Amino acid sequence: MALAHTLGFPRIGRNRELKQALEAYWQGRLDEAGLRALGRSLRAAHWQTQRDAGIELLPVGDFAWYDQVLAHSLLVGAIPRRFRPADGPVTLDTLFAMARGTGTRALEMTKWFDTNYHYLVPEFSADQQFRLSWEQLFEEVAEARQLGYRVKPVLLGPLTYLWLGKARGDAFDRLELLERLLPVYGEILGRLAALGVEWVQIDEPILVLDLPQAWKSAFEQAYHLLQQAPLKKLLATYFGALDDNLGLAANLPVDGLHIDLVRAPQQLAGVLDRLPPYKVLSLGVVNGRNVWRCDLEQALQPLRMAAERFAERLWVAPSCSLLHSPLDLAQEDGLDAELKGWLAFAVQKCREVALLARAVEEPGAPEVRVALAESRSAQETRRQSPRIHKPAVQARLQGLAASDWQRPTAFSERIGQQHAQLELPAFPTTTIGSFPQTADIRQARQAFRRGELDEAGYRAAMQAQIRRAVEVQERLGLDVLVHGEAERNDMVEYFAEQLDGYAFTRFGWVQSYGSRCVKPALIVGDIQRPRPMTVEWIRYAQGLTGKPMKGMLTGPVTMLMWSFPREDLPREQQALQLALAIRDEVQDLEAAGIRIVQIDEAAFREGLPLRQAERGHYLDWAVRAFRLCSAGVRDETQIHTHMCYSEFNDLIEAIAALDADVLSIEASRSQMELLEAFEAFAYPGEIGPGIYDIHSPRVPDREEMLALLHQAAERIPPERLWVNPDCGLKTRGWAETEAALANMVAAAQALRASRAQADEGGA
Ligand SMILES: Nc1nc2c(c(=O)[nH]1)N[C@@H](CNc1ccc(C(=O)N[C@@H](CCC(=O)N[C@@H](CCC(=O)N[C@@H](CCC(=O)O)C(=O)O)C(=O)O)C(=O)O)cc1)CN2
Ligand code: MET
Ligand SMILES: [Zn+2]
Repeated sequence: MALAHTLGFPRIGRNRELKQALEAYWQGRLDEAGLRALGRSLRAAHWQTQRDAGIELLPVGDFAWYDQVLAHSLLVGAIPRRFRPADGPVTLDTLFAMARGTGTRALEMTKWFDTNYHYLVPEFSADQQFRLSWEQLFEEVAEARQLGYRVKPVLLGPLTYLWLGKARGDAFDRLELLERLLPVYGEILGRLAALGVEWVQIDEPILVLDLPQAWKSAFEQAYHLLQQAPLKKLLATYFGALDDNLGLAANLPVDGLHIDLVRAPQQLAGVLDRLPPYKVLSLGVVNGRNVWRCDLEQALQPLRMAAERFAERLWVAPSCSLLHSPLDLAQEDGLDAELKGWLAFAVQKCREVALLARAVEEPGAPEVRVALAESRSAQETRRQSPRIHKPAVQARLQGLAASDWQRPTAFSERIGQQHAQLELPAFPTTTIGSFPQTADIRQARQAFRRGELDEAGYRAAMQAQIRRAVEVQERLGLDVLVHGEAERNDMVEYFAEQLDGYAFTRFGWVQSYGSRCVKPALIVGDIQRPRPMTVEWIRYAQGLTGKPMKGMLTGPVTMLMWSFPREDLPREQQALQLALAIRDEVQDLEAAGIRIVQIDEAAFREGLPLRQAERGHYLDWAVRAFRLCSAGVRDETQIHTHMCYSEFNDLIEAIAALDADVLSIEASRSQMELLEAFEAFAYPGEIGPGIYDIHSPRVPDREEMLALLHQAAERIPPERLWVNPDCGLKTRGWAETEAALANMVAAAQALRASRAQADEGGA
């Protein structure tokens, strides 16, 4: 009997109850007991939902208060000293301090592989010790068993955990910590076994990466040591193919292997060849990363092939944790029947998994035959639908010329023209685009959506927000202004709503980090821009000030990466269609007198394939898509772009190839380390390394930001250095925003003064 299981389930709840509760707790509106009770009820509901959908072995350990990697750091006691000054007890507030930096600098946060989920980067010191320090996993296992569920704890594997972490202080190789870490894993596995656990899932997604030899060897040592633990281990890999790590993964002394056949269907033959037949083989055949209904016939093929060899040791699963998928399609009341028939969210995916497991056993069962017929007809209607294929869009892409990708003049020449017309001071100050999305902004939008506020009323309310943002920026003395993005629910969804070819859900939320969620739009068909999207707002904002107002757009790669993409057209084609729409917007902004246009590519790195061999192709089309947006402007029009993450080493060349005039990046949590790459490569453009961590409510003071600026000025020629925060300010409150920006402007002024003095001194 093929067994139906999942690797993890969304934890936010149907109506984002976890988000509401967390924010209430942080604001002191909910106490710890209330928060914990909410967590218990969410877990119970999610186990029951999965079991009702036919899942036989349920995940536990997939719930996290903020992030599962952070929970793991607590579990193994990797808690930097600044969060535990007196070596006191580890509490929920320790966890939130590490996540949010209340009182001290938070842990770094970065993207989980190539997803829009963010984890907190484990921080290791050279004298790092590990000790079991957090009971959550064991409590939740007990809780599930008490409720009568058959569960499989999910544990981040030791190698992936170390890989995701960062060595702090004296440079040392974090792999050296493995020896100290493994005894804690032994202890964890022992405790789980004592709780009556039969199977544990150990996630080692780094097995789909290009790994250094030392790490490969470490896998063998580690799992050899963990072999003694008295329970069965399923080694889980996802987000790609094992490729050169296949032999290693297949032969580790564990009891089963999960592979992702959605991202890497081609790996099945090799795995069938090399996985010892006494092991369990779990096949991830239902896409955990997208919302399209599974093509059941196609998914059945590998299952049938594997069933011959693995028989009752074959398991069926989604490709990865369903964390990345919205919860339940049944909640959607605004989708037309045809589109709804093409979709599946987490609950539906569980049913697909259960059905597939059943279909392997009994292909002729009536419910199997019905499901297969439904699946076939959904695939068929989608292939033929006129809402998908638009000949005019395809023709425009065919007709592009080389000049459409290339600005007419080189950066070194056009930058002078830009300086002459913008007349900015040295170290110009700016922000990344958004200002606080306050409750009254959200309420006005909600009232507008419900018809309680008319369009004129909504516009007036948003214009009032823009006036406020402009006023604040002028008062604080910023040099390049933004309108604040009040009218945008989300930087991707807002544009998607104005483009043909997209569809939207009402409840399709997915966790992005902590309490923050996104509701990715669905790319259903070819993309077209029926009319200008931002021009009226930006024109209004520019009319309020004599300083340059940045036009603010989201770039094609980011639009693609933060939407649910089509599966019937290569990513590249979808990005280029989006680029054409954005290009028209850029030109409309320029025609409206806007002198600076920022095209955010926050997800540029996220799109980068995990394997080196596939990166060249991606970077080629991603760069082309950006250039298609931006290359049509005059020399004097300054193109900015923004990327909010801090790993640039492997794509600095591509970033230079974007040929943007100014680039703002996240840098504050990593202490400007990332600028080494820009220096080493002699990056030509202007750069604004973020000096203020906007993910934390803490207000950095002038000295702290000035110190970061001095560090930056050692690596970036001063005439090319901008001063700005890490990212947009939409998640912050006004009070902290104003205080921090005042300090930021003061830091820029101090830097200008000290440079002027140095220049005089030198003369
Ligand atoms: N798509 C995307 N990915 C991204 C980012 C991003 O900005 N967008 N930024 C980076 C960090 N990730 C982030 C992800 C989300 C948020 C964020 O602020 N999300 C908001 C939701 C934004 C939104 O869509 N807001 C809607 C309101 C949705 C809502 O809550 N409505 C309420 C009603 C309104 C109310 O009373 O508040 C409801 O439906 O119940 C709007 O403004 O219109 C949140 O979780 O709170 C921030 C950063 C990386 N990835
Ligand atoms: C996640 S990148 C955000 C860029 C956007 N312009 C903002 O300021 O919010
Ligand atoms: Zn950003």
